Amino acid sequence: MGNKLTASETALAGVVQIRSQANQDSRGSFSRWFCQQELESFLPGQQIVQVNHSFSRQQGTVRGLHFQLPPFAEYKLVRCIAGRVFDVAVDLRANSVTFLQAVSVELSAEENNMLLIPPGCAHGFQTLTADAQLLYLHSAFYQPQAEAGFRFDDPRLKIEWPLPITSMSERDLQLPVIPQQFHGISL
Ligand SMILES: Cc1cn([C@H]2C[C@H](O)[C@@H](COP(=O)(O)OP(=O)(O)O[C@H]3O[C@@H](C)C(=O)[C@@H](O)[C@H]3O)O2)c(=O)[nH]c1=O
Repeated sequence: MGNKLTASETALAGVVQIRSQANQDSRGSFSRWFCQQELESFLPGQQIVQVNHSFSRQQGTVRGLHFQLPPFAEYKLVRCIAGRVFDVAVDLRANSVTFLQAVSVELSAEENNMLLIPPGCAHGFQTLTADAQLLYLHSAFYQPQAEAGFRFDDPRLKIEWPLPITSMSERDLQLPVIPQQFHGISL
């Protein structure tokens, strides 16, 4: 099979950066994007059941912070297939030692890297270039009734978005801040 994917842990348990080793030759390159066997330890017993794509026109666009609630909480494997993004995962897991901490990773088509975001973590990103595209692999189906989110600028999260915000959805602008009495998502 040959291992083609290398994983590095982040400060949040289960939030893992995955890099893909491309085979280069005179024609260009070939690279593995997903392998159930290689990633089994990070996605235990999971199947990828949906693939989504987003295109963001403007540099500085922010989407997030989004997650699905149990029983539809999901693993998300996020990859930037055009341009560059500042990608963020936020730990919302009850009893996690890193509860309400955020990590960020720059994802780009050039770097060929991905971020794995496990159940109980929220995801968001800001585009660092115009015309950025993201590809998502999901372990659960989209369930509008289980969709949830928090404000990208929640004061407790202290996320330092690198650019001025140029574009956001109405829905994201109306997301709540994390309530003081929020004790986290129990999975
Ligand atoms: C997420 C999603 C949305 N939709 C619909 C709902 C809506 O009418 C339209 C656009 O959806 P949104 O505005 O939620 O798109 P967007 O704000 O880009 O949502 C995405 O944000 C990032 C941060 C994530 O992590 C993704 O999982 C997803 O939540 O597409 C689906 O049909 N399937 C899906 O899986």
